[in-house]
Amino acid sequence: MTAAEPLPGDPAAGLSAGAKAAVLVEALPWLQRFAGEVVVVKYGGNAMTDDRLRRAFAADMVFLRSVGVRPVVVHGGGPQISSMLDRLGIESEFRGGLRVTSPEAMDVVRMVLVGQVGRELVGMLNAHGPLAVGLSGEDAGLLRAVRREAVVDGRPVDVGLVGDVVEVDPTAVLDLLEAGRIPVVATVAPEVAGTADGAEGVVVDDDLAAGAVLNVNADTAAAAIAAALGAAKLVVLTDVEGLYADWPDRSSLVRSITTGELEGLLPTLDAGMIPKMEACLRAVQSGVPQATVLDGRVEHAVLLEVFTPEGVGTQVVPG
Ligand SMILES: Nc1ncnc2c1ncn2[C@@H]1O[C@H](COP(=O)(O)OP(=O)(O)O)[C@@H](O)[C@H]1O
Ligand SMILES: CC(=O)N[C@@H](CCC(=O)OP(=O)(O)O)C(=O)O
Repeated sequence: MTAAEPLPGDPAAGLSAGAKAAVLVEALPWLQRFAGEVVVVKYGGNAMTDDRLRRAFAADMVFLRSVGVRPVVVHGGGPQISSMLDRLGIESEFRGGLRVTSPEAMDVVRMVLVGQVGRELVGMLNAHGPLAVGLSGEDAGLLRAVRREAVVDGRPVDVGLVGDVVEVDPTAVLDLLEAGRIPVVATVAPEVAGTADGAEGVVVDDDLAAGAVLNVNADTAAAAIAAALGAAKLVVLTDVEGLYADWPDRSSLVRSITTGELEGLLPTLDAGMIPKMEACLRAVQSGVPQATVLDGRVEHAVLLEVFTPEGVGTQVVPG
């Protein structure tokens, strides 16, 4: 008689049978809660630098889809864009968390997000079967954006070809979900002429379509897509445990915060966290029941967040 060998690469190899069963049983209410629901996962460029973590991320997305959740991946690629700009000798800087984007830099942003980062993610997901389909905000009218300014020290600053999503046509994404695919979205968007108009929001003038393609921060785009899809959850993966109320004081990690509290905290935040927390705020204010910022350096962080009662990271909820 021979003892059963653990499966090669079995991450639960050290657990007893009882502990394994307990983990599965604990997941049951969450499996039921999210079955059939759309979960938008924003995958930040800083969270995708390690090959093992990227593979774990791809496995998590396939896991979600296999248990009947409908994941939509919206990816960034800031560090990858910076590295390509460097190689090409094109300078870039960030203001208010947004990349100042010249027409020359925009060509590189589009090439890296759509042609490199998106392709690699699709490839990793498709190692599990023919599941992922990549698309950009330019495809089938998915995104439309108007130019936006960064705000630095309370003042508006021109950041060039940077956009803010004002319209999402989720038809293409819904078609893919319906067909059982995992949509992987790169966040460049065609520009439409429009103006921010106070309480009225943004007024889009269809007759004045401007023709440029804009660089949209991926956190911001993910929030708009989550809202348009009526997602049950927005998950934002980054390279830090979550939001720190008093960065970089590690004891100030926030586990849960209401939209009202977050509005108060936003003006005190540093660059990288501003678009991220604004995105969570916008998503929840637009009807997404919860948005969570997660540490993408933790293997299988998304599964832990979605399928365990504790959750991890910082959760933004209405209130
Ligand atoms: N209050 C804060 N809480 C957490 N992280 C913060 C805060 N303020 C600034 N940061 C920085 O923001 C970074 C995350 O933003 P960013 O680098 O744009 O990530 P990503 O590429 O995942 O979008 C963190 O690594 C951290 O250095
Ligand atoms: C306007 C703006 O800043 N766009 C971002 C788009 C990519 C992105 O958001 O990537 P991460 O999620 O990895 O930060 C940029 O050019 O870096």
